[in-house]
Amino acid sequence: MTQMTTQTRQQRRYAVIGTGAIGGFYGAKLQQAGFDVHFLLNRDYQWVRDRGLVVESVNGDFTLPEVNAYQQPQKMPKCDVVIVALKTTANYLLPQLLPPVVKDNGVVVLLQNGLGAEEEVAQIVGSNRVMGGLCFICSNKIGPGHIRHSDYGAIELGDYGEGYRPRGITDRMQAIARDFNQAGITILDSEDLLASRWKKLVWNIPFNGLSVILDAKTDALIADRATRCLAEDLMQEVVNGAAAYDRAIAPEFVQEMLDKTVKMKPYLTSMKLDYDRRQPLEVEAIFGNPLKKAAQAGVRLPKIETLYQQLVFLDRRNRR
Ligand SMILES: NC(=O)C1=CN([C@@H]2O[C@H](COP(=O)(O)OP(=O)(O)OC[C@H]3O[C@@H](n4cnc5c(N)ncnc54)[C@H](OP(=O)(O)O)[C@@H]3O)[C@@H](O)[C@H]2O)C=CC1
Ligand SMILES: CC(C)(CO)C(=O)C(=O)O
Repeated sequence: MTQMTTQTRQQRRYAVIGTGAIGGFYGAKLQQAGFDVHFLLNRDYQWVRDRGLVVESVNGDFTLPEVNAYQQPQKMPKCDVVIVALKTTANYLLPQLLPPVVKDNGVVVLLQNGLGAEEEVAQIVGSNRVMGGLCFICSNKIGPGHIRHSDYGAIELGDYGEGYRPRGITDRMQAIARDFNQAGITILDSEDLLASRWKKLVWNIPFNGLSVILDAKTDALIADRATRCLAEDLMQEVVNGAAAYDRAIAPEFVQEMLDKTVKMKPYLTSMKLDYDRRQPLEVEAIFGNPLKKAAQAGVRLPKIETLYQQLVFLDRRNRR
């Protein structure tokens, strides 16, 4: 593993709320590139404070022997950009975690899967201080302060407008994109965050859900004719949900996601990893909220509903 020295630039100051697979990886990349980054930790606090972060990455391993580690948000400096990389199941903590850390003119960037979290955060910090990012990455925290990045890495970044009205490409999005680019992370612009969130669900709903219910990796799910067909039906329902909000997802996109899964290294989805570790599943963000949104627009998504009901059962039983 190579050790990188860091040099702090006088630029935007970053906070990372939730230093796991996603927060640990992107936060470490930003610090490695010289940005001033402050990490909020939970169980790994003492370890990371004493030993820093280790990143094993397909693009090159590195360690950060010293990071700004905190256990309480009140001890953190106010930051320009606050990256939320908790599991959505911990978002109920955000009313306590965010206010001490976000500058008055700062912005919260939610790097999480699912739908609806921006609306919740807008209630806390105001709708003009929220952005969302969809992470196209395979990353995992394999030990305290130890992240393994095994594939992909881009983020699709979109600005949030009240009620998910499309914001187009804003200056602050571009500024953050420049920082991430400098850190070697590809940023894809989203002009319409709601459309991007529905599109990401085209993959997450079938594969996160089925991997848990059927106890299978992506390669097995895509190789079998029955499960591939089920995945395609579920994808089509996501397309119908998006259409209820006038977000058209092209039929070729479904095919593209199926082809991508064929080519992917066999992958244990993050929901399956959580299930195996008996951690709470992101059932509401990834399934419950899209179902609610679709229902509000008068659309039922019956196969997704079936998946949701089974996941709720498994999640409850798993944690008993
Ligand atoms: N991993 C991946 O490849 C991908 C993940 N995503 C999405 O990204 C989001 C983050 O997932 P991921 O990084 O995998 O999850 P992780 O579980 O790896 O990271 C979440 C981190 O939040 C920390 N945390 C929990 N509670 C607190 C608290 N009160 N204060 C401070 N930190 C806390 C956890 O620490 P502790 O364990 O000590 O409690 C953990 O390190 C999810 O929405 C996921 O669906 C999207 C695409 C790919
Ligand atoms: C599709 C994948 C696995 C990687 O891009 C992902 O984004 C996820 O796990 O949510």
